[in-house]
Amino acid sequence: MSFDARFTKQVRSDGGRHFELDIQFSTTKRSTVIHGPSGAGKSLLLQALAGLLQPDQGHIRFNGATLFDSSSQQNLPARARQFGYLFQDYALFPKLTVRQNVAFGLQRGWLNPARTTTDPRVARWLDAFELTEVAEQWPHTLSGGQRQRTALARALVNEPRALLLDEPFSALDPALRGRMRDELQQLLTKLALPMVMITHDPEDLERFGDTRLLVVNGRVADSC
Ligand SMILES: Nc1ncnc2c1ncn2[C@@H]1O[C@H](COP(=O)(O)OP(=O)(O)OP(=O)(O)O)[C@@H](O)[C@H]1O
Repeated sequence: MSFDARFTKQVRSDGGRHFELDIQFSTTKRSTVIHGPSGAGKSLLLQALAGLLQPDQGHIRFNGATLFDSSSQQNLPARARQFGYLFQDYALFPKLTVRQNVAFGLQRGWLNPARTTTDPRVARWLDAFELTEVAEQWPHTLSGGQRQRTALARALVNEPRALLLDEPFSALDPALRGRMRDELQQLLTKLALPMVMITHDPEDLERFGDTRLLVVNGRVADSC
């Protein structure tokens, strides 16, 4: 995997406060960890890579292809980037069953997937993450680990080119966090899937940080 990013973005919060992201990094490693203090701009950086936040100026390239370039006015929409994105709180749809949540990863339009969807790709990931038994349940009836696996299954079902994970283990208790970390590592190796992960956990940094980006105050303060 290679990412090459150099961009700026000003955001204004509801209170009228400005925050400036001024990012510069490149990596050719398969796995990158973003870390740094709270409020430093880590999530905004990941959203920009995903196509969920449009920079003001600069460029973002993935494997040599342009995702965003202000000088040529290119901005590949999020879906066309083909990344699997896991939000900090998993962002499962509360009124959709586990099966529908996973199937949502395949949707092109806004219609909800049918509760009875039999798409083999959905079945495959439900099975891989041991979710088949809870497939007809709603997210609020799941354990933290099951919720996290549902969100990962939804991110993976469309065969993404890379996974972008925003603090994937933060909602889990320590024992489960350890297990899910092992599962993720095995999965990434098995699928040879590139990944960018935000974390506050030194263990994740150690395990997944082939490239480590320290983000402080909207900037990459250190990368190695
Ligand atoms: N959509 C938004 N609109 C305006 N301001 C935002 C938006 N999202 C984040 N911010 C602000 O930008 C700054 C960086 O936020 P961001 O969520 O990227 O931090 P973070 O490093 O991911 O923090 P944490 O580790 O606590 O999740 C913060 O000051 C935040 O209030």
